[in-house]
Amino acid sequence: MTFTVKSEIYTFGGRLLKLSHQSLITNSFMDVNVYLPSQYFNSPESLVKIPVLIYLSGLTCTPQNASEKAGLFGYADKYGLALVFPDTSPKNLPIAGSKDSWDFGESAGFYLDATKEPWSKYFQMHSYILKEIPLLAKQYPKLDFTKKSIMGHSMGGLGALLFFLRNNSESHTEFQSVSCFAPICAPMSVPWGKKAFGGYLADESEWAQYDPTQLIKKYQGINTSDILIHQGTKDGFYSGDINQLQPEKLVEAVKGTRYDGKLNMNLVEGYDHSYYFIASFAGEHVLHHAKALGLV
Ligand SMILES: N[C@@H](CCC(=O)N[C@@H](CS)C(=O)NCC(=O)O)C(=O)O
Repeated sequence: MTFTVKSEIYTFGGRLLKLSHQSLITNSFMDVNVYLPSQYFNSPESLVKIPVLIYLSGLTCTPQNASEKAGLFGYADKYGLALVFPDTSPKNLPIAGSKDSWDFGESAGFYLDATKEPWSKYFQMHSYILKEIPLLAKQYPKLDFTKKSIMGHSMGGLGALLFFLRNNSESHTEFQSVSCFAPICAPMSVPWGKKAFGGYLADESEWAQYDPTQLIKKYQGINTSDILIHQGTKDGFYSGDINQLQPEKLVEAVKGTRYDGKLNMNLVEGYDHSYYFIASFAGEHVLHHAKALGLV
């Protein structure tokens, strides 16, 4: 698989590569941004392996939102990790109405593998992130996908929890650490999640495998590193008319599980849902992952 370089931008000592490629899993062209820290370029060829931190974005996003506004690059360069920003769904699809809604369809892939037509042909974001994103290492051989962590915002925070809880349970070694900004913690109980799961999944029995409050109760992974979450109290999707995020449900679900006492849930007074909030805690989150990846 070839990742075509659309642009290469020098920033914070490293370089941001804006890439696109033909995905065999989502049957479409996908954009993905990759930040390679200065260590990628400065260290001798044979000696360096750069761990990877995947950042999953929220509803309406492309790889550009976090690249432009999350404020992660300086920290990635400080600790020597690469950042990967996948897109939030396949785009420009031959599906009628796929762009009509901001919380369903294009830019709202929910990091699941759809089983309902017409979405199932393209909306395979779970498999895409797990199987195709690591192929970046074929083109950028210093990237070490055996040492990887995951973080995300809102729908992407849900995604980060899913990858960590589901895949560590299955294989024990997939992701070293996880962190989230304002994640959708209990999708089965909120309008965003019900709309997405009902639209993409053929059978309601499939929903629980994509709900962190369900997954954490049966987590089997050997890795029980702390889950770091920040949630702003003035986030309109949390404190507005509808609580789409439900961090309390995750706090409740963790009780009595192997994650009891290891959910580092921080409610931060006054912060909203925006990238001003994310950038404020970006350093804390990258440090969390740098420690788990053995860089600090
Ligand atoms: N409905 C609004 C809000 C959606 C929203 O807040 N999306 C969050 C993720 S859930 C986001 O990251 N938006 C892009 C940005 O702030 O750059 C919109 O149309 O943009």
